[in-house]
Amino acid sequence: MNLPDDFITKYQGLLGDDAPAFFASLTTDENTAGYRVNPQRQVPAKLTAAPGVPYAQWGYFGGVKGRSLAHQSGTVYSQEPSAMFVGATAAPQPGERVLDLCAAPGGKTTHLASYLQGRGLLVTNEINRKRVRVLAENVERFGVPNALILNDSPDTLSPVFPDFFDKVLVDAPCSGEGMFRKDPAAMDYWSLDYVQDCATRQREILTEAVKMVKPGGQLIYSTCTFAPEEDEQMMAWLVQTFPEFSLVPVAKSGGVVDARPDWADGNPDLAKAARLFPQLLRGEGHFVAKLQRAADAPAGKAKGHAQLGQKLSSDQRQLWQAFAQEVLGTVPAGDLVTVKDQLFLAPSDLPDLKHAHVFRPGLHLGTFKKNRFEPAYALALASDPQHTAHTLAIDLDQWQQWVHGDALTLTAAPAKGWYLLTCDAQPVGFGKVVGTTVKNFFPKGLRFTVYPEDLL
Ligand SMILES: C[S@@+](CC[C@H](N)C(=O)[O-])C[C@H]1O[C@@H](n2cnc3c(N)ncnc32)[C@H](O)[C@@H]1O
Repeated sequence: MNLPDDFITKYQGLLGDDAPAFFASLTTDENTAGYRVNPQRQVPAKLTAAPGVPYAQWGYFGGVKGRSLAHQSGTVYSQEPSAMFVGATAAPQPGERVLDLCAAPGGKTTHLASYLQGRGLLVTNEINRKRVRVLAENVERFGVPNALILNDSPDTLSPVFPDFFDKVLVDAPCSGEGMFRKDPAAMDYWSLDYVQDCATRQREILTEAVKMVKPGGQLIYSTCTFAPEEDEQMMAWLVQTFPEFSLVPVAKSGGVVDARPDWADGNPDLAKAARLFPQLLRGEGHFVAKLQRAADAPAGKAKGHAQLGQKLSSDQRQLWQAFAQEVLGTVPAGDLVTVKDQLFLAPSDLPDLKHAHVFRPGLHLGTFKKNRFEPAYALALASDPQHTAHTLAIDLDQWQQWVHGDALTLTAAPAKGWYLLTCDAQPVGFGKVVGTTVKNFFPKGLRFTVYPEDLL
């Protein structure tokens, strides 16, 4: 792999004696794959037997295949280990209001969701129309029950959520220098000018992000690039431009080091931010800073109340309640809304969202068909099999048929109706039992074939 000449000259100047080790780490083909386990699942022991990522709760080194049970059931999320440092730094408390402003494909969002444990609010936003679909798939697969998924630009959201969130994460679009090893194509569009373009965009995003942090709340800023223009210099600009914000120390361990004030304006507070260098730890590299907004900053108030859909008709309510009582064993609490024939469990206490583009108004519970209710895949993956009334355990051979879209044949006929299917104690979807047949409701767009090598 040939690093761009301008890149080499720049980092030779910045890193001096440390430059050769840095360049060498970028050009090895060392595998730094990682995954996080989902604390909402009964995680099989083999997944937690791998070496742990030192600074990331639920993080492990190693690869998990995309066509595996662990992946499909949302028991794991594959994530580059140094990226886990971002969620670990944000570490929201259950019950908090959290915004992930640049969220697709969802690595940090699912990590934030693990901290929230289903309590509080996770607004997860992605500006790109294609990428927001992937975000929604990953949020659903991970079984996140308390997310509102938006598809907006930061300047659309800031008037909707003024001074609203306890934590705002900006995992900024960046020049991606930390991706060079994993994705050498990232070098094709890299240039010194590109770094400046990214910095301009980051300032625009941050200008809106700061407006949504409540007094006393925190802003977490991260990039997967080494460029000081996008890292220390961006934070130096932020605290100068928005004096209500100050850098707070990021806890460092496992090879994570202080950021470099000398790469910006010399403000010693910049050392409170963190750098993850690939020559110092097992990971591709990241920059992470945490800023606190002054508790006594004047606050505005978000306007109005969200109307995320329509109220249920009494027939719809009855159908849903009958399903929930019989199959789930309980009727989940919360605000129910319908969008056309789709039923969602929506987060409460949201401001007026008529100027926002809501991609998912909450947890998708299912679809009203003529005189019946069909449960959603998202509800299955958000369900805890240990607290679900109707569960049906299938084996790994049957799971392969299931994700392929085939009906299953049972040896004995259980009572007719909907069941949460589980494989190795993980939820894998809802199936409808009629006689000895389980009708397949695995979403058509997600079906796949499992090959023998996927099971290794
Ligand atoms: C580094 S990626 C986010 C990765 C994600 N947080 C994760 O952990 O999976 C940055 C995201 O910012 C989005 N983005 C690009 N331009 C943006 C803008 N002007 N405002 C907000 N987001 C933007 C990109 O589409 C991209 O999905």
